[in-house]
Amino acid sequence: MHPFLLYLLGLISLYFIAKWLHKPRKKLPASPPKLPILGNLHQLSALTHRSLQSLGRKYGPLMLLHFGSRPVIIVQSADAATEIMKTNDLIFADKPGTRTTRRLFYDMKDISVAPYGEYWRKLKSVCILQLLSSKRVQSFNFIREEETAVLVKKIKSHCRSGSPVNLSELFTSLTNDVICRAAFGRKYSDREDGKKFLMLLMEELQLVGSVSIGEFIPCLSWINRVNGFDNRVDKVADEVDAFLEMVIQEHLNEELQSCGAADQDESTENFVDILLKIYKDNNTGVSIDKDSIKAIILDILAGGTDTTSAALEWGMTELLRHPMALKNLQNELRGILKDKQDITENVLLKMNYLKAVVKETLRLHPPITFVAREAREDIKVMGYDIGARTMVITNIWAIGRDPASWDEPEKFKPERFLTCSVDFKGLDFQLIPFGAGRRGCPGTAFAMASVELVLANLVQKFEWELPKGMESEDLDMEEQPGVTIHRKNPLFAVATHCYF
Ligand code: HEM
Repeated sequence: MHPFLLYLLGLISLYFIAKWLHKPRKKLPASPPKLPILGNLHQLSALTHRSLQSLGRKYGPLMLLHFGSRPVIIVQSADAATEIMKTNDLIFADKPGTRTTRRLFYDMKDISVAPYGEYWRKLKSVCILQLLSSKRVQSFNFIREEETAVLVKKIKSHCRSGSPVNLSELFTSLTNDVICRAAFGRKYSDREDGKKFLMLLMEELQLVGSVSIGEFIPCLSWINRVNGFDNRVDKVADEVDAFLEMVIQEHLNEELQSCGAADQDESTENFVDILLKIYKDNNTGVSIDKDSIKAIILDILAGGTDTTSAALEWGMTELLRHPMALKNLQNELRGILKDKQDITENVLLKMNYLKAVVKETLRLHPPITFVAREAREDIKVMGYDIGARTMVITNIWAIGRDPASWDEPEKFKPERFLTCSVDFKGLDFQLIPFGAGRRGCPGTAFAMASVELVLANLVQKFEWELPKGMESEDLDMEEQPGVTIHRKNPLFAVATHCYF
């Protein structure tokens, strides 16, 4: 080679080496050692919130993991969550999509997994203003009251015989019936197809919660085809779709039959009626098709049923484990209600101890233990560099038990909320069972109305004990892995005395 060319080549190489050496290094959060291909996946157990908490104790409240080759930031303190869900909420407003969520939620036409954008903004406002506004939640009062009365009647029959009641089962059927009546205008638990649909819904949640290796390690995506996972997802998606199509068709047929009759009273409309109105009416500025209706209904059923029953299950579990708290709640209820039996919404407003019990339950047992977001662009968080499309997981469960925010964090002490104003509305980041920011839960009021009413009725109307020979400290607290964390074993209790 000509010496001049050699000289030029040397100069160019030196230039690039110098540029590389001076390139600003990215500052990344601390990270546990990882394995090739798997990254840190092998360090996660089925109870992911617990594994993340113990890793966080060593690597800090903002740490970097790798799920396969995918970088994932883990957020486990109130300060770090504030940066994600408040300071930089818009940048973290996207949800990471997977093949499973795309297939199950109509190519992400729903609210909870849809990417941030015009479509999602419009659906979320429909959800907040029309489906789950406080006026609408109040209009479903009669449904909650009727279904709570059914539950109380079932418990009364057990009370007479002294047999233990499976409270977990009763809570699941109550929350299913309440949501189905609000969403569809009727219960489906008494129909064979309805029962099958509820089983499908549970399977759907299980699939969404499964860590499918192929999502994080693309070269292993064939495993999901070979082990039947993809087929299961397709089958559940098709069967759920067939049921929702049938429900929508029933509503359209009813409308045809009542042709000419006056418009339905707005205060008794159900979610399908409201969404069908938007679907047919082009003046609302929101254009939705039938798949969007199905996806939204599915979101509400999947997001609202299991979570609410888990909150009830953990609430009663903690009360049975803490007889003093149960007694305090009973005294509050009986003191305010005197001899009255009916627990109305106005009466519930005065129940400070009840509200404290619910907050303490959701602090220790948030039904959804962590939420995932995705960075829409490069950003600095707490001085660390986070690249666009990085997944961010906020561990709601660990934040609720963080000793930096809570005194004696592992103890069930409702009294702590009697003297502090911390609430779960998304403004106090040490308590975020419903998430926060743009992607926060729109169903908080709907869920709380059921949780408070049911707990108040059970505690006011009955005296409770654990099944024979069991002491409160014997009650196991094992968790069942899943998107929503329930008790591993159903909660059985005995209603020993009935006051009506
Ligand atoms: C105790 C009961 C409930 C709990 C603990 C709960 C919790 C949550 C959480 C943690 C999120 C994610 C928030 C985030 O990413 O920041 C969420 C989202 C959502 N929830 Fe709930 N939820 C409950 C009840 C309900 C109910 C009753 C409904 C509807 C009737 C509902 C509908 C939704 C929807 C549609 C979303 C998606 C919001 C979005 O992506 O913008 N939830 N919920």
